Amino acid sequence: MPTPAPLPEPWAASKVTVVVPTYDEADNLPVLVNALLGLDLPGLRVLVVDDGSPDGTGEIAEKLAADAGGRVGVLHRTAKDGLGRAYVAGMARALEEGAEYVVQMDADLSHPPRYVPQLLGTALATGAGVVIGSRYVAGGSLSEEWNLRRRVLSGWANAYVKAILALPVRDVTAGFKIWTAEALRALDLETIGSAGYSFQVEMHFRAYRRGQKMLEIPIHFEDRQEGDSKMDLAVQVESALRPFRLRRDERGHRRSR
Ligand SMILES: Nc1nc2c(ncn2[C@@H]2O[C@H](COP(=O)(O)OP(=O)(O)O[C@H]3O[C@H](CO)[C@@H](O)[C@H](O)[C@@H]3O)[C@@H](O)[C@H]2O)c(=O)[nH]1
Repeated sequence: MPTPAPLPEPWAASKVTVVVPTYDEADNLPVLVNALLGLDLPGLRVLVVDDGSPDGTGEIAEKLAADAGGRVGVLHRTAKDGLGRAYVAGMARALEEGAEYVVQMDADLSHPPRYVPQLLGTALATGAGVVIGSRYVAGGSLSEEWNLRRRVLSGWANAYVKAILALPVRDVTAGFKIWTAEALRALDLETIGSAGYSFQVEMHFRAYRRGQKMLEIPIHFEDRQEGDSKMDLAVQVESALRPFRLRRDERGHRRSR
């Protein structure tokens, strides 16, 4: 496992777009955006992908954009359509707008912004296509507020996916990572099938199968303080089935060659 690398000076201006999907994150979004803009990364932009949040997150994002002089953008979608689809739309927009690196992170502050320079520094130093902020490599940790049930469920979900897909990633459901633009373009985002949280697993699976260099660095995963998780039954069912679908599709693809 690589030690998180410091950011080499000329690279501080790398064009980095942080894509943040939001649904009802009115209390969290301003804190997150201000923390990201406060990092010593002048080339960093934030792109909020809001699915018509009833709590006014989209309007708050517009206000943040107006105050940020071009460093914050907002992509409005009409209805709640899933974390995976929000990321696909946001990543495609970031690439169109010339991002060299794309960070994905939750709006709820469970992914601490202080790790963004480490993710970028590691990507730059190693040439990895994706660097994952990992809870399950040495040095990584979970919020002390997570009870035993959540720890067991999270650990079980990771073990379940790896048993089906044999991925060499410790935190295979992780949602905090940085991609190079080149790596993302090679993944054919428009054909990603996951609507919800299984997006994370599908992206890891695709990156691995296409031979991309993948690294993990340790993070401390915080518990959300405001608002609620959007994990519902549909998300859980898709997450349980998606690994089998990925394996089946891969076998079908191999047979047809
Ligand atoms: N635009 C949009 N955003 C969404 C949607 N569903 C969720 N989000 C946003 O996606 C982020 C993560 O959603 P949470 O509901 O807070 O996720 P979680 O339960 O904490 O799970 C997260 O961590 C897991 C790892 O433990 C990840 O596996 C998972 O993908 C996610 O990142 C938040 O910013 C939330 O507002 C949606 O349908 N549309």
